[in-house]
Amino acid sequence: MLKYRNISFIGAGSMAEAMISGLINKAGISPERITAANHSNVERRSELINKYDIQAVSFNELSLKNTDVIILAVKPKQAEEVLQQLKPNLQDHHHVILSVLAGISTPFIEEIIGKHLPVIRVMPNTSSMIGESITGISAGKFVKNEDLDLAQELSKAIGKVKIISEKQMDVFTGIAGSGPAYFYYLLEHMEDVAVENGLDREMARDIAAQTLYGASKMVMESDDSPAELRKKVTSPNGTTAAGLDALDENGGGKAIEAAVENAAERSKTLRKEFEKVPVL
Ligand SMILES: NC(=O)C1=CN([C@@H]2O[C@H](COP(=O)(O)OP(=O)(O)OC[C@H]3O[C@@H](n4cnc5c(N)ncnc54)[C@H](O)[C@@H]3O)[C@@H](O)[C@H]2O)C=CC1
Ligand SMILES: O=C(O)[C@@H]1CCC=N1
Repeated sequence: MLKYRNISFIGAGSMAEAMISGLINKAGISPERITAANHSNVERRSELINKYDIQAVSFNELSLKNTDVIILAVKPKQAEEVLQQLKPNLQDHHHVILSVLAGISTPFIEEIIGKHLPVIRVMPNTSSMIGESITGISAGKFVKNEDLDLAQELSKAIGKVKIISEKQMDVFTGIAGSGPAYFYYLLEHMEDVAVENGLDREMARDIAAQTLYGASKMVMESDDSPAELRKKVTSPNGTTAAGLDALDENGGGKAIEAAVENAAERSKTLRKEFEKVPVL
């Protein structure tokens, strides 16, 4: 069970913090069981200690003896270096490795560490912070059912979870990993135009965010598809039809598709760029 495992994050940036916050504040994981290790930023470590009461150390100080679950949360370009450094201290039948790194594959990680350790890719998003992530998980070749159960339990602690194949990871990243940014971008624009048209910013933000939240909840709770729900908003010759016409004329639908495709493509490119060790 997750609550009896010691978890070490390698990398202490935005994604590690979002997961730490969700694990402690939403899933009730004891902060004593969580350690975050970063490269050299001492202020960042103090910030995490003060905010969450976890242990935060430099990567060189991190002991893997008392760690059960290792969560890789550095940038994809740091994957190889960090894995090479971890390698001597990794133990079969002890450590489980979860990687949140966009693009980086489980065969690459398995190849570098050279041991039969369970490696699982998890792709959360920053809504983990409030327990509202949707996290994709895909298993490497040495993963047993109990390891997958653990990854699922951890992912459920920070939101919802979908088990996917590794091939689906790129598009999952394009939709869910990067997805919050598209919706923030949409909200930024709605807020700006609302302010230009006479609402104060705080009220505009609240209105736009609640509208997105309500629409999202409708999709999750009703039996209608998004297209059917859209039709129910759209009165003939009404305001919504006018708004949707403008979206179409300005390439709104195509722009959204292009955003997801470009992000998924970038995930593939990251793999090509940073997987220098040849994968068999
Ligand atoms: N930010 C997001 O929304 C999401 C990010 N991810 C993935 O999470 C990973 C981290 O992303 P962010 O947190 O946004 O980046 P970030 O730049 O905020 O954090 C990276 C962390 O890695 C640490 N680091 C760098 N080199 C290190 C080393 N040699 N040893 C130990 N720590 C080292 C840095 O000190 C920093 O704490 C990336 O691989 C990204 O693809 C995945 C899903 C969503
Ligand atoms: O922008 C990125 O590369 C990371 C992965 C998914 C969200 N943030």
